[in-house]
Amino acid sequence: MMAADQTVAGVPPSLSAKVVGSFAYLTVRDRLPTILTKVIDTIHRNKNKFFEEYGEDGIQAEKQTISLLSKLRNELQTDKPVLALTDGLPDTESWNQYLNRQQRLQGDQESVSWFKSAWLYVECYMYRRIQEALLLNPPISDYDVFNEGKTQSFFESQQAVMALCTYLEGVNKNIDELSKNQLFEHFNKLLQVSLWGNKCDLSISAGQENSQKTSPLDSLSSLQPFILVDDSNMVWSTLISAQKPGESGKTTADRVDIVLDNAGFELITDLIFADFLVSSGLARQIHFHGKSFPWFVSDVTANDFQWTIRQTMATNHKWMSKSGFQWQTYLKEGVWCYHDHPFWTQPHEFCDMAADAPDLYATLQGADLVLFKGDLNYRKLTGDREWDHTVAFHTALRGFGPAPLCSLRTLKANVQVGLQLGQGEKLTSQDPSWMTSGKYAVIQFNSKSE
Ligand SMILES: O=P(O)(O)OC[C@@]1(O)O[C@H](CO)[C@@H](O)[C@@H]1O
Ligand SMILES: [Mn+2]
Repeated sequence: MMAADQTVAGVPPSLSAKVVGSFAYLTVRDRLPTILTKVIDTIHRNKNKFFEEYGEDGIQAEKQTISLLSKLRNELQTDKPVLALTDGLPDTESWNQYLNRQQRLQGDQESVSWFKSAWLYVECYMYRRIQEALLLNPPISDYDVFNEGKTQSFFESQQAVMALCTYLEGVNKNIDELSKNQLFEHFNKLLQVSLWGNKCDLSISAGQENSQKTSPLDSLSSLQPFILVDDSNMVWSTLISAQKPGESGKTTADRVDIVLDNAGFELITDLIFADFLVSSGLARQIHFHGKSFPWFVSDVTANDFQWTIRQTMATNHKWMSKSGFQWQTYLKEGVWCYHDHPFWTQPHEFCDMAADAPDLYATLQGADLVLFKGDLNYRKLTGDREWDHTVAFHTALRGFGPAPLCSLRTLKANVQVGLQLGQGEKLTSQDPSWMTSGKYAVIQFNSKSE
């Protein structure tokens, strides 16, 4: 299989910081160094904690890690060549092979560097280098440098979480009496709540808090016009047509996979949607896919997933606590499962998955529907390339299609396909930052690629 990074006829170039003034350029020049500086500050602020826990070793590790991260920041800011990884993790080889692919792609006349290579690659690479800096300095290797921002997003969104759990209780209380139309209405509402939960992402804000203050249910109708592609009906009919008689006599789809994005409020919206999919009988099982180490500031790790459910259980809000205990039961019973395959924290475009992570591709083929949350997943679905806006989503997927899939994404990067003729131009004239402000969103579906 041709690796996606080979220039293939008809496939546009990758977004890159080499385009001066582009969003990729501004991200690599401004936002990534800001994120790195916040990481260095966070580690420095926790110096005493490391000393209390690990004594002198903790101090030494703190100092070493900061010096590695400062070196990384200098490489980034002075456009030095991207370096091979040296931490000997299971995926180190795969990362270094990918670096070679990038070098072949660029030819020998110039090195693979931050402002010349694919934006997707160098941005993912930065987060893997942060992980390397920690891994090379036990005993602080398992310290999550983004933890404070993720927990803050959860705590600052409590009003919204309580409102959502109260709504879910109202739906679940008499779920068996609801008509199909009523179920469809709740499905749409909770799908859109999960969609807009994606606005709360800390890497776009370079770590500035952006939690959800009010109940998102109240703003759905005012947000509707900002959904540029709405394939909700296709999602619904995929679930309905996947219905099979289950042991309980109820007909349900077998399995929905949710490729998670951000922790904090967005994760709660995903858990609430997953709860509804099971309680309504639309799905029998939910498989969640998170990240195997801290990624893009706010992405979900196993620790975030477990912590969020424990926090929800521990609250003194009746319906929130009830939800938390229900979610813990789903996990215990295997109705919900959590995975974190290394592929999700590698730089690959998803059209590479079948070749580079056949085990994960096979796992996803077992789903009746795969939901991809967020902007980075959309960038990887479409290869983060300079597609015209009217190119079909199916075309941009370039053969990736383990199962029927749907992207639930707020736009935070300048790649968007599947629009109507003239729709992109109209948006640019009305609102020039429409592709990167997070104000607009898509619910974009693709049936299984044959
Ligand atoms: O995947 P998410 O959390 O919705 O967004 C990821 C993101 O914040 O990071 C990159 C910018 O640095 C963009 O892909 C996008 O803006
Ligand atoms: Mn994210």
